[in-house]
Amino acid sequence: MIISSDPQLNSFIFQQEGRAVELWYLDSFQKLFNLEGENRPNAVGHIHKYVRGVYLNLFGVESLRTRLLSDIERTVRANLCDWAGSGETIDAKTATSNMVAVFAAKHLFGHDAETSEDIAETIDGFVQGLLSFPLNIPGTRFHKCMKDKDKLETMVTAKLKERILCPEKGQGDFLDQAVKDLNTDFFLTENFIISVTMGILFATVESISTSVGLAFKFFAEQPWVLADLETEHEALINKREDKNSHLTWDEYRSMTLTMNFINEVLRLGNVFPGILRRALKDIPYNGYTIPAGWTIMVVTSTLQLNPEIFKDPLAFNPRRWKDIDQETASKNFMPFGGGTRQCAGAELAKAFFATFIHVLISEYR
Ligand code: HEM
Repeated sequence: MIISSDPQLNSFIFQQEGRAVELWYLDSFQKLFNLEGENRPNAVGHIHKYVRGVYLNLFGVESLRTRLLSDIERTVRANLCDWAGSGETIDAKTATSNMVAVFAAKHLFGHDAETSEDIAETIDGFVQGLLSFPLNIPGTRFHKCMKDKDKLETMVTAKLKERILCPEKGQGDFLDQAVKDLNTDFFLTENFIISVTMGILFATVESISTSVGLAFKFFAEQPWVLADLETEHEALINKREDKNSHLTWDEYRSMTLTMNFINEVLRLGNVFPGILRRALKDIPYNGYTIPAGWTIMVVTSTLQLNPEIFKDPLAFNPRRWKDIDQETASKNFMPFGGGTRQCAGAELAKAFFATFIHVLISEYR
């Protein structure tokens, strides 16, 4: 395996997607998400274009602005109220994971948490097991993951079949779009749709909960950070005519300190520890050759600890972001990857995180 923490090589690899390299993840992932064969959801070309278009349509800026932001706020508010009322210690990562799982299941396959079975734990079992040693015997985390995966797949399949029979039951979720497109191209099969659904579930739940969980650690270690955020959110609410009105898109876009805070969590968070590719042919680079078939691991998080760009790099300091210009950031801060595979959920992740901070800071101590 080639492990690269070199900015030029990283950018070069990102630009080679579908040409000299292809996306590749561990064998257990390939099997779990059906990432094999010519109609695999991670294929390049028009399959990728289709899938990416669907993600962005569902979770991109326009959707966030027009409908998701208010739903995120509702979800966060209800969950924080439950946490506060539970009278118990809350494990921030697990509790956030459950919150995000229910939100994602609703927008992917119309799962209604109020009237249907509680699936948060099943999703958590599936997601956690993906990051474990793939030993499939009873008693292991991976075995539980496989069982939870089967359970989720059965549930999504039932929803898909129901939606095929009654498309009018749609609620603007991913299945709606998928059913419209079903069989319009060779790869748009029921299995493909189920794999994509499971993939987004994983991407959404694990990443947001890791970041929010880490935020609590930094709050505890650096209380002045909380004070900075409080000033921003207090000012935001004071500007409102109706103090109880909901978070608007303009308010969200005005949260500079919160965005600096989120950047700093992502800078130190190492949420996506390594971006994996496989060399499709021998790749000459700077006098070296990356042999065909080898795995390449692009590690962007090391750049985020470069002391020349980020002074005192291990210190958690959101204030540093006010002095970092856009160009420096784009070259040295890549928590969402780069090139054509750059994270399709980045806007959703940031909006979810910022809304969470907003409700937490302005309503709880
Ligand atoms: C803190 C949060 C997140 C981080 C740090 C993160 C990071 C990343 C990274 C580094 C990649 C590139 C992977 C590669 O090139 O192989 C990626 C891709 C992707 N992410 Fe995220 N992600 C986050 C949240 C989300 C969320 C909430 C979603 C939900 C929709 C999501 C969906 C995706 C998808 C669909 C791709 C593949 C895009 C493509 O192949 O075109 N991510 N993410």
